[in-house]
Amino acid sequence: MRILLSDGLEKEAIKSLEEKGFEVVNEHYEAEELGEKLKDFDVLVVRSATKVRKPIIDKALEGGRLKLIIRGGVGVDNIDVDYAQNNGITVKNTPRASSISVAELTFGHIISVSRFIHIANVTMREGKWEKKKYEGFELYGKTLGLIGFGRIAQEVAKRAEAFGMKVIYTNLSGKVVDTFKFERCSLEELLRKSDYVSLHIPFDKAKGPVIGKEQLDMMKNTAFLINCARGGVVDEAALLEALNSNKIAGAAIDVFEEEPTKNEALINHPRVSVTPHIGASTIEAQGKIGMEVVNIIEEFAK
Ligand SMILES: NC(=O)c1ccc[n+]([C@@H]2O[C@H](COP(=O)([O-])OP(=O)(O)OC[C@H]3O[C@@H](n4cnc5c(N)ncnc54)[C@H](O)[C@@H]3O)[C@@H](O)[C@H]2O)c1
Ligand SMILES: O=C(O)CC[C@@H](O)C(=O)O
Repeated sequence: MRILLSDGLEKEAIKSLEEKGFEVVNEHYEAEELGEKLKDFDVLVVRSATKVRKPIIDKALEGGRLKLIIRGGVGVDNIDVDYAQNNGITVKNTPRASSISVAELTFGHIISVSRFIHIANVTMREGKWEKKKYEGFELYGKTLGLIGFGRIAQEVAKRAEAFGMKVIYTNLSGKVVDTFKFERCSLEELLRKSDYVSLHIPFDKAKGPVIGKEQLDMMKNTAFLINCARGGVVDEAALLEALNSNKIAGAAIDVFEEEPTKNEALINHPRVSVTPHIGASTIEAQGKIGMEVVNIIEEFAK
């Protein structure tokens, strides 16, 4: 079997695939070239950078070899999943491997915006000592509202408990664990009550943003919005407007509508903590993703 790693893979996983006799090509191709190249591959492995849209799948189908696409990660919004599957290509992901890493980054951002860590890092390097300006907030006793209560949000909730926060959540499906500990509520109630609102849901292109002007207006003006889920789930223009008009206190963002983002106003905003989509970028998460990818391919090859 020939495997194309379009966005790389952890090196032990590549070694393991090669030792098992698979032919591995570790090369990123731009969209115009990718479909053509895929005519000669049985498996495609991607992270979030490669977009596997219908025209690429159509080209790949002409070769008649591509049978499996693996998303090394959780969100499959960069793949036209239904189209691939309707054309005989299996699509898999590695849903559990990065939950802890994303939860820890979420907490990093929550602490960063509460204590000005992100901006103090910038201003100190500019030679400033703005001690008086950076009077922040304790997390203890504050309410954290989680939008979506799946794998990542539940890890965030455990950490919030240790900080003495009250956790409330809203979730579309009923399948959640430990519900007795935390209060489930409507989105509106969550937005009105929370000091921190953190999103942990997939992006549904058909539904568009879950947080727009109307929802930001419902938030306390002392509240922070954290997005380590997907760019599209928050309307960036509405968020910028809410920040500029002091409708909310601040925001933290790991994921953007367009990546790499060109939204200079948002990323340079002094009350915004930003990272370049690194939720799953830890040694541990990438190691687990790599091993899961190897297992999926081995299983598929049987
Ligand atoms: N920043 C990163 O690098 C990174 C890494 C991994 C995952 N993610 C994102 O995090 C998302 C969540 O991951 P997970 O593993 O926790 O997923 P999950 O499937 O375990 O949980 C998502 C939950 O959200 C619920 N949900 C969906 N839409 C909703 C809505 N509009 N309102 C309320 N609840 C809703 C679902 O019912 C589900 O229970 C992924 O889809 C992905 O987009 C980001
Ligand atoms: O692969 C990445 O770079 C990000 C992964 C993350 O967004 C996911 O959905 O798993």
